Amino acid sequence: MFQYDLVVVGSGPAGRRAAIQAAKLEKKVLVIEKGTRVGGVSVHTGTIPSKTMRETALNLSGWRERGFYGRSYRVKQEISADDLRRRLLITLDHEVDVLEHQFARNRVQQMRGRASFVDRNTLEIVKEDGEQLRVTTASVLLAVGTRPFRPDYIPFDHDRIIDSDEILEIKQVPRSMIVIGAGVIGVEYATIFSALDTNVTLIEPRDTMLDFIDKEILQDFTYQLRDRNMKLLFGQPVDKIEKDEGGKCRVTLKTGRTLTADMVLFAAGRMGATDTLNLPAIGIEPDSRGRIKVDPETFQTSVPGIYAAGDVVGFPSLASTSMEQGRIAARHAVGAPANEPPHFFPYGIYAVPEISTCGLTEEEVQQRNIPYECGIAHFRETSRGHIMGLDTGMLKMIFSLKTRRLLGAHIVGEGATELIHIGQAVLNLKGTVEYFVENTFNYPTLAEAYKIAGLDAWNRMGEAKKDTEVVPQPVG
Ligand SMILES: Cc1cc2nc3c(=O)[nH]c(=O)nc-3n(C[C@H](O)[C@H](O)[C@H](O)COP(=O)(O)OP(=O)(O)OC[C@H]3O[C@@H](n4cnc5c(N)ncnc54)[C@H](O)[C@@H]3O)c2cc1C
Ligand SMILES: NC(=O)c1ccc[n+]([C@@H]2O[C@H](COP(=O)([O-])OP(=O)(O)OC[C@H]3O[C@@H](n4cnc5c(N)ncnc54)[C@H](O)[C@@H]3O)[C@@H](O)[C@H]2O)c1
Repeated sequence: MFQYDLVVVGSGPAGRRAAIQAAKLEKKVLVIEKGTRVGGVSVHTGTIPSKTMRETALNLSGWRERGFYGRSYRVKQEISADDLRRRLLITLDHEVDVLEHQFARNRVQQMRGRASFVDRNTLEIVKEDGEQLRVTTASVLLAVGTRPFRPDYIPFDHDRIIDSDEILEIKQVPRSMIVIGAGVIGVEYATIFSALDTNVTLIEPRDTMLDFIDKEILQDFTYQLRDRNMKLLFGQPVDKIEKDEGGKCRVTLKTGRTLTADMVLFAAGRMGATDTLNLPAIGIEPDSRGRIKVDPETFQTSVPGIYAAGDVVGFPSLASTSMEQGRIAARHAVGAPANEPPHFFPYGIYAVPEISTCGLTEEEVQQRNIPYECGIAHFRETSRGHIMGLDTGMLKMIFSLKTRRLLGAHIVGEGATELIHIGQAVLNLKGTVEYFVENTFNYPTLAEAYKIAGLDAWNRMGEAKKDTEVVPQPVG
């Protein structure tokens, strides 16, 4: 007889959703967390802090009002690192409080310490004071997440040459910054600091960035970044990083070019936090980035009863998808199988401006040889856009010419990460261009862009033929 039905290692989005799901099914659940507070990367160093910092930067800089009042408009003239942190601490306290309460009312037990395997059903926990104890369990969910990739050739100093965890503790908002790695993290922070008037250079070894984004949306985004003087250097691997006598950071590229800045943010991906789990004891071997392979339907590893979910299993590495993975894994672990999640999930990049996407890009539609039509709307065509003073922002939808179904929705601009859910719903419910043409949208809203883009496509697609028309169903 084991002490627990399920032990969850890690209290990030995957771990907490899994623990609560198993507890709701009346299973005995323990969550082991090595951090000082529950919540994982998502709450303490990743999603919530970066989005809170973004919100603070946009509010204090007056960014959203500049369309009306000009580029020199500021709400607060001197924005300090403390200004950025103040809102963060309050937000984090609320998040942790909600989580603790959820665990308590669902009778999820918690233990603070670092867990590792003794065998398939036994975990050893080392507490902060060195005390060790063991627990036994029928199943284990590894929801240990990731940490920043920190190669030896980068001279991190916790002050001016930093990773994406350390950026939350900077002492001053730098006047100039070099961001290395144009992945989602690099792009988000580069554009947030640019909105704070930091002179930002973004360096990427590959010739492109954010390859999963529709090219037309990415071009619009890139244009906006260059228009506000951000420097984007693609195809430029870094050779070395040093600090000069004055404390400035000097980055030498493989091309020989040298750049200097007050601060360097190294954001070149993340590593699965699997090195201290003693995985060899149960016969699991992670890949070179510390990730664990699982069955994509159940999230069970190659070892029966051992599950992994969230960032530690790799793509898409989102808080949103991690939660669903955790829930599915927990249900399977306790013998209550779950339905497969819907095919299309949204991806939100909280850069300034935001990008959000769901479904196929135009490039993917072309690769699949699907005959298609696109509809485009610019936010400046909507009355809400006029009221908000928006001169940028666009929505693009792609429809199949054969079935008239929506294949993809892509947005760059204010509110993109909220607006995308209309497109997501239509996609997953297999809706057609007629949905946008025939339905009434609140006015004045940015959501009206869906109507405009729908009509734009429909005008070129023409009327639906009889056999492709969707027959309306009675309600109820
Ligand atoms: C800067 C940044 C911004 C992001 N922004 C977004 C966003 O806007 N939207 C979005 O959807 N996603 C975002 N993400 C991704 C999101 O944070 C992750 O997808 C999510 O946190 C993954 O959840 P998880 O449950 O896998 O684990 P994590 O949140 O990584 O948590 C893992 C937990 O496990 C604990 N742990 C690890 N090893 C052990 C051990 N041996 N014993 C005990 N405990 C252990 C850790 O202390 C940690 O608390 C962002 C990430 C970063 C870094
Ligand atoms: N809004 C969101 O949903 C959000 C926000 C932030 C992070 N995340 C998640 O966090 C994960 C990690 O993000 P990330 O941006 O760190 O990783 P990433 O893997 O997405 O991007 C890393 C970038 O760094 C580059 N790179 C790799 N090695 C390099 C090197 N040695 N030197 C210089 N550049 C190098 C890569 O070419 C790539 O462009 C992502 O998978 C993402 O899903 C999501």
